[in-house]
Amino acid sequence: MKETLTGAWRLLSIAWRVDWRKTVTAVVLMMAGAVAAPLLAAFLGLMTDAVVDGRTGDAGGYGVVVAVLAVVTLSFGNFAHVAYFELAELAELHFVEELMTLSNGYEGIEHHERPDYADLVTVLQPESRRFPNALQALFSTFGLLLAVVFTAVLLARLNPLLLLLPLAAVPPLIAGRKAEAITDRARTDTAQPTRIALNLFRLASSARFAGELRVFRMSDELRRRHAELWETTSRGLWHANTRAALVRAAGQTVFGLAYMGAMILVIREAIAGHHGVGDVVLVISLATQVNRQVASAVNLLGDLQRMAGTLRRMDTMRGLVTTAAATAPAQRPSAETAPGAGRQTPPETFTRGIELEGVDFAYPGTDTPVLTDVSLTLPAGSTVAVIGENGAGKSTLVKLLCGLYRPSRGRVLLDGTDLRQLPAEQWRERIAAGFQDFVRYELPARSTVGLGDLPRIDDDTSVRAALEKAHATDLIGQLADGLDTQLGTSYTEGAELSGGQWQKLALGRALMRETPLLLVLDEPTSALDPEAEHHLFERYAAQARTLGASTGAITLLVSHRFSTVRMADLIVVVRDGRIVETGDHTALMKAGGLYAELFELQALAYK
Ligand SMILES: Nc1ncnc2c1ncn2[C@@H]1O[C@H](COP(=O)(O)OP(=O)(O)OP(=O)(O)O)[C@@H](O)[C@H]1O
Repeated sequence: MKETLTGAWRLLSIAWRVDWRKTVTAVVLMMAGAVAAPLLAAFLGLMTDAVVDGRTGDAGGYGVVVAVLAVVTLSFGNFAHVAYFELAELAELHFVEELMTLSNGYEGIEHHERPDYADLVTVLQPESRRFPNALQALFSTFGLLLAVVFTAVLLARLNPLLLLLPLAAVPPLIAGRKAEAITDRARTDTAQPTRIALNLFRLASSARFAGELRVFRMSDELRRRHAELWETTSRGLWHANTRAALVRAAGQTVFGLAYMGAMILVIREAIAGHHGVGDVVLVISLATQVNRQVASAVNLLGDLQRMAGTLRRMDTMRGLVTTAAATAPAQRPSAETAPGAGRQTPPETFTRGIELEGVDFAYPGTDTPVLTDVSLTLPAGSTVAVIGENGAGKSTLVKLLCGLYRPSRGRVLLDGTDLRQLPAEQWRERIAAGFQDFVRYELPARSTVGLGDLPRIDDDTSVRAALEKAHATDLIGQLADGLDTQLGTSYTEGAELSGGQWQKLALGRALMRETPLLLVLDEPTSALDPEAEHHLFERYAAQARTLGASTGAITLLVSHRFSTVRMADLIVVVRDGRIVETGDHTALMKAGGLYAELFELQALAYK
C-alpha cells in the first residue's frame, strides 16, 4: 500500500509540474462529478417521500435538483477528461524523455550489456502509454474518497449498521491489490521472452532482412520460435490473470454478501414502519453506488498500483545507470593515479600520442578476458592499422580508445594523461569515428552526414567536403533530391539505399570533423571493393599525414584488407586479445610472422 500511495503522490507531483492549473481543474471537476452521485440518491429519496406524501411542489423542486445532479454526474467526468488528457500526453512525453536520457545520459555504455536493464526497458516502454489511465485513476480516486464519505454519512443517518457496507468494500480492495501484485510479477517474469519475441518480430517484419530470411527459408522457423516464446509469455500471463481474477472474485463476494444484508435490513425496517419509501429508495440507490464505487476503487487501485510499479522500475533503472556510472572503472581512481588527482582536459595537440599500458578488458557481466596485457604506443601524427582474425579484439580496442568502456586493468594515456582523468564528453569531441556497425539515420541525406559535426549539420559546403573525402560525391548525384533526399523506408517518400551507399554516408559522417585528434575507421569501407578502398585510403592517408604533422592527430584503421593496411606507418597484429606483432609492412614481412603469413595468403587469393 505504501508503494501505491507513494506512486500516487509522485504521479500527482508529475501532473502538478507539467501543468498545475489543469491538475486543479481536473481534480475539482472529478470531485464535483463524484459527489453529485450520492447527493442525487439523497434527493431521489426526498422526491419519493414528497410524491408519496402528495407534496407536489416539493416533489417538482427535488425533481429539478435530481435532474441537474444527474447531468453533473454524467458530464463533469468528461470535462475532467479534457483537462487530464493533455496532462497525460505531456506526462508521457516527460517519462519517455527520461527513459531516453537514462539510456544515453551516462558517458559509458556498460548498462546496455545488462539483461536486467534490457528487461526493464521492455516493460517500461509500453507502460509509458498508461499515463492517461493512471491520471484518470488518480483524479477519480479523489472524487471517490469524497463520494465514499458522503455515502457513509447518508447511510449512518438511517442505521449505523449500514456502515458495514462501505467497510465491506475493504476486502475487495485488498484482494484487488493482491491481484495486481500477481499480474505485476508476471509482467517482470515474462519480460525476457517478450523481448526476444519482439526482436524476432522485428527481424521477420523488416525489409532489411527480408532477402536473407527468404534465401535461408527462415520465415517458418522464425514464426515457430516467435509463437513458442509468445505462447510461453501468454501462458505465464494467463495463469497470473486467472489467479488474479479468482482473488478479485473472492474479495467481491464478501461485498456482495454485505450488500444483500443491507437490503434485507432496510426492507425489514420499512415493513416495520421505521423508515419511509424514500429511505428504501435512498439505500437501494446508495448501495448500488457503493457497489460501483467498490468496483471502480478496485480498478483505480489497480491502475495506481501499476503506475507505482512503473515508477519503481524507473527508479531501479535509474539506480542501475547511476551504479554503472559510479562503479565503472571510468569513475574509480586508478591504482596508478595519484589519489585526489583532478580531472583534466584533453591535449590540444599530440606530441607523444596514445599509449596503452598493460591493459586488460572483459565485457561487463562476463569473466572472459577479451584483451590481455595490451601495451602499445600509437605515435603522434601516425597512421595505425589494426589487423587480426574475427573476434580477435580489434573493435574492443577501438571502443576503449574512444572511452566507451574503460580497462579492467591498466591505463590508456593521452600524451601521458590517464584517459580516466578526462571528462569523456570532452575527449569524444576530439574524436571522429566510423564504426563497423554504423547507424542508418533516417534523415535527409545532408543531416545523415552532417551529424558527424553537429554545429555544421546543415552546412552544405562542409557536408560536400566530407563526402568528397569519403569518395561519395557521386552518391548524392544518384539521389532524387540530392542532399535534400529523405532517407529511410519509415517515410512514405523515403529512399532506401544499398548497404554500400549507407556505409559511404557513414564514412562521410566520420570525416565531418576537420581536426580530430583521433580518427577511428573500424572497417568503414567493407562494402567497397578492395581497389576502391585502397584508393580512398591512399588519398585519405596523405591528408592524415599533413594533419598529423601539424597537430599530431592519429588515424586508426581496422581492416581485413592488406592492400590498405600495408600503407599504414604502424601495423598492429591482434590475436586472441593480445598484441602479437607490431611494425610497418616491410619490417613485418621481413619478420615472417603471422602478418607475413596472412598477407601472402590474401595476395595468393587475388592472383
Ligand atoms: N558487447 C559485448 N559483450 C560481450 N562480449 C563481447 C561484446 N562485444 C564483443 N564481445 C566479444 O569480444 C571478443 C572480441 O570482439 P571484437 O568485436 O573486439 O572482435 P573483432 O576483432 O573486432 O572482430 P571482427 O573482425 O569480427 O569485427 C569476441 O569474442 C566477442 O564475442
